[in-house]
Amino acid sequence: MGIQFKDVSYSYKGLRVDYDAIGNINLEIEPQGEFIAIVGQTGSGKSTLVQHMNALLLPSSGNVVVFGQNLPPKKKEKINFLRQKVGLVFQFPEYQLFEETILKDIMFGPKNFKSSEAEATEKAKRAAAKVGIGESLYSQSPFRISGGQMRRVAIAGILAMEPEILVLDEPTRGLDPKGRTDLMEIFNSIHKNEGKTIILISHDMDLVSQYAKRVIVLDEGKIVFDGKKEDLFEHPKFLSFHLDLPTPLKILKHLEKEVGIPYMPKYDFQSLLQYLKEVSYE
Ligand SMILES: Nc1ncnc2c1ncn2[C@@H]1O[C@H](COP(=O)(O)OP(=O)(O)OP(=O)(O)O)[C@@H](O)[C@H]1O
Repeated sequence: MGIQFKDVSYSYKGLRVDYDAIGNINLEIEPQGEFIAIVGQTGSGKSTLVQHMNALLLPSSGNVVVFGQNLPPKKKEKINFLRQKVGLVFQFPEYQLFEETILKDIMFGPKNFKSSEAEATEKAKRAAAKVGIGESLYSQSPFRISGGQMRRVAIAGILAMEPEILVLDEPTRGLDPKGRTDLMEIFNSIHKNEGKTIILISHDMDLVSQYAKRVIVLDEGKIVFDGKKEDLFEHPKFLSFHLDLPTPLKILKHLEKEVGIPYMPKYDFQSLLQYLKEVSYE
């Protein structure tokens, strides 16, 4: 097993009261071959959940087991082991670039995990190639390239650590449609060619429907759906968790067939939601 959550809850400590961000999470994620999307409204606990996958956050109760390691790990080397196995790309990762050159920035992770200079250079070059950063950019400053390229450099920095599982927290946020597709194609080819498990947090249901095989829906810190993508899109009751999201054509067509809501090419989504709130799907 790659990652296992056993009845995991996490509360952020407040000055007066604690805030329960996720509760009673049970999950199993294979180390290879999965493409999982985690979806849910803003504040539903998606980022909190994934930060438990490489010990950035430790559960307030319950257990997380990552590649056989029970969290919290007792020793620093074990934390390094986890961070190397599970690569986490944060939202807007380009804000974390800091080295003078692009290659040095990508090498930072492997060097930090004790690769020699030569090994780190090799790993960094392989990772740069995967995200389409060519040799001519190696010695340039990461702050003099476009925003989209900066993001690729930051992602290459995680790939250079050669993680087995790649966790991506809204990696396409703020990119234009072409930038989004290009980046998703990079992740998809890593998944297909190297068999790596990808865990993607996204608000973009079109991307989810295009790339994910399994979908986990969070609502107020709880998992309300965990299963095959096809099964999610066939259950209109889960639509209400995506009120602010674009609707895949498939769902609208499904609604027309099952619930009798006529499909129109330019559907007024607000009226659809109003309607959904008034009907019961149980
Ligand atoms: N450092 C923190 N301290 C206190 N509360 C926090 C902290 N980080 C997150 N929270 C709260 O925990 C809840 C879950 O936040 P989280 O960021 O995990 O949600 P999310 O689903 O990833 O949201 P988004 O889609 O906006 O990124 C939210 O109500 C948030 O306000």
